[in-house]
Amino acid sequence: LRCSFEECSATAEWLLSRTEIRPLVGIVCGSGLGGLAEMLKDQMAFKYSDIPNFPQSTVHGHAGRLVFGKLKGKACVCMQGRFHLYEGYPIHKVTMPMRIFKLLGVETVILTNAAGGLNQDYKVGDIMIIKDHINMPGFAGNNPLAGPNDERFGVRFPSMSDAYDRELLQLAQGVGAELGFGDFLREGVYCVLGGPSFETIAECRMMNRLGADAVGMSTVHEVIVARHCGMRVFALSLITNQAVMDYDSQEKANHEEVLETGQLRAKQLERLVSNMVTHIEHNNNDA
Ligand SMILES: O=P(O)(O)O[C@H]1O[C@H](CO)[C@@H](O)[C@H]1O
Ligand SMILES: Nc1nc2[nH]cnc2c(=O)[nH]1
Repeated sequence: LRCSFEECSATAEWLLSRTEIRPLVGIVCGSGLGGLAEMLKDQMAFKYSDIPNFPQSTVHGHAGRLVFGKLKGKACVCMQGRFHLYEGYPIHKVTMPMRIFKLLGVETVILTNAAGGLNQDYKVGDIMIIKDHINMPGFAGNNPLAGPNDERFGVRFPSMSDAYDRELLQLAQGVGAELGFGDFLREGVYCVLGGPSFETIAECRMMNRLGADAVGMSTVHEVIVARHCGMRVFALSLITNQAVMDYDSQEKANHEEVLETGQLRAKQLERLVSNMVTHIEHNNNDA
């Protein structure tokens, strides 16, 4: 029941029997960043509502389509819309698509999200390469791997000190520098909260002191499940707003601003990801 191997396999087989594309790269589009999926050539798209066992997108800015296609010649699958804890899904359902990715043959996962900037040096529009995370819901026992472990996916106690692939991080820095993105490309720690309420001033100050550079409501759960089943992970946050850290500030976080900033930087984010994809090496290079 808990997104079992059999259930995920049935979904993966359903998809594989309907497309000839055999993706090695899986991409997850964050809030307002679904334009990445539009870049795929020779597209074959499935609405989430048509895919067996798949959850539905309920958030504005998340289209709810799984798109297969070629990005600069490389076979990819792209989630145009992801699932969040605050939508009311059980945590293992939020991360189920990572297991589907694995069973489709994906080796590398690239995740994007919209996040609030906690680091005082960050500006709205900065792109932060995620080098590490703080899993706040995890501290309270809310981990997508809780429950019986199926060894066909991975081990009971996966390490997370190597969650974010160092080589991919270097690659992103190189590609970013080549594109002239140096001024707004950062590297930092992403902290996940459950949402959907945005954080208080005291919460932002606390997270900042604990070493977080950006805050959001996604990605970390997907990263944990992707690493558990042995995929390489790379993740990016677009800093869509500055977290409010000051009692004198009149600013208030809101989803409209998040989507607007997404539009502002979408093209550059897409170029960064697509140029990276052309450079990624895979074990299975036939596809
Ligand atoms: O993380 P993504 O899906 O980009 O979305 C982020 O933006 C939404 C809030 O505006 C939240 O869902 C937060 O997690
Ligand atoms: N939790 C949280 N998620 C976000 N997503 C985009 N901006 C924010 C933010 O400020 N806080």
